[in-house]
Amino acid sequence: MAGAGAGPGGETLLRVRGLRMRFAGGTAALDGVDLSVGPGELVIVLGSNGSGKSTLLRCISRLLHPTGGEILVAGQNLSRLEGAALRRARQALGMIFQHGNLVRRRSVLANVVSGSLGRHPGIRTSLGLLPAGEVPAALGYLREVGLEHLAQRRASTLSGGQAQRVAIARALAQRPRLLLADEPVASLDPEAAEEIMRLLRRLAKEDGLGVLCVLHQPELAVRYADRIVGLQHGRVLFDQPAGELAEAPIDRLYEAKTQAQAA
Ligand SMILES: Nc1ncnc2c1ncn2[C@@H]1O[C@H](COP(=O)(O)OP(=O)(O)OP(=O)(O)O)[C@@H](O)[C@H]1O
Repeated sequence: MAGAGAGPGGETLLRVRGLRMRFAGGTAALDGVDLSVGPGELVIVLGSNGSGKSTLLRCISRLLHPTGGEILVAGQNLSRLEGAALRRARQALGMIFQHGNLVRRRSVLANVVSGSLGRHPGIRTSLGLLPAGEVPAALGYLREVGLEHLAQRRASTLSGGQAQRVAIARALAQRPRLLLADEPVASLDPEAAEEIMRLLRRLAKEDGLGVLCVLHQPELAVRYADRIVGLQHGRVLFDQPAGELAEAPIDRLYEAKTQAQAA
């Protein structure tokens, strides 16, 4: 039987084992984290401020170098790679941040095409050149997020929800197998937040991507996740199917924080 994190064929896109991150000042932000994400799965990480959620995503994408443990992405051990081999392996990971991080003075289409640049290492981006052959595919990704009609708009004119959908299209242009989303709805109104969560879920269910998403909204997590991972003080407190998760374990994630704030 396929376990948590395994796709229908038993394939696991992301497997994290014993991940540790101790910062130079001595803070142990991650203290032996295990988790996995399979194709077609949306896994949401919850936890109070400082529990290690962003550090987890930054270690998985190797923006940070973890101090221990293993990160396997589509069978490749990212924790042991460096240089060009690491850059190639990271192509399988698409990143989505809290603020879309678009280049505001460029068009929506140019932003999306730029997501494909990792596959065109020879292109002189400093001259503003983009691979024209990627335009039809980029328009397809914009269609997928419902914004093809805004392709020629300047990115600076978009609403927060539109900018986040363009950022997702840009991540798709990289042709990833796994999306890592760090609080993708934090700065959006409730309706735009629902739209982004629906989109992430559709990309998992219809396109078979694995999605690992950090959220601060337990109610969204319960409604959209396949599994919810609760992180506390850099450790996994629970990892359960969303439909089987009672309120108590979620409340416990935020309890220590509430008590500390009240004291
Ligand atoms: N570059 C750094 N240097 C030292 N300590 C850090 C660094 N980045 C994060 N930390 C510490 O690691 C711990 C985890 O931080 P992290 O940002 O991963 O938490 P988080 O769960 O994402 O929090 P939030 O919900 O507020 O975004 C915190 O104690 C934080 O102060």
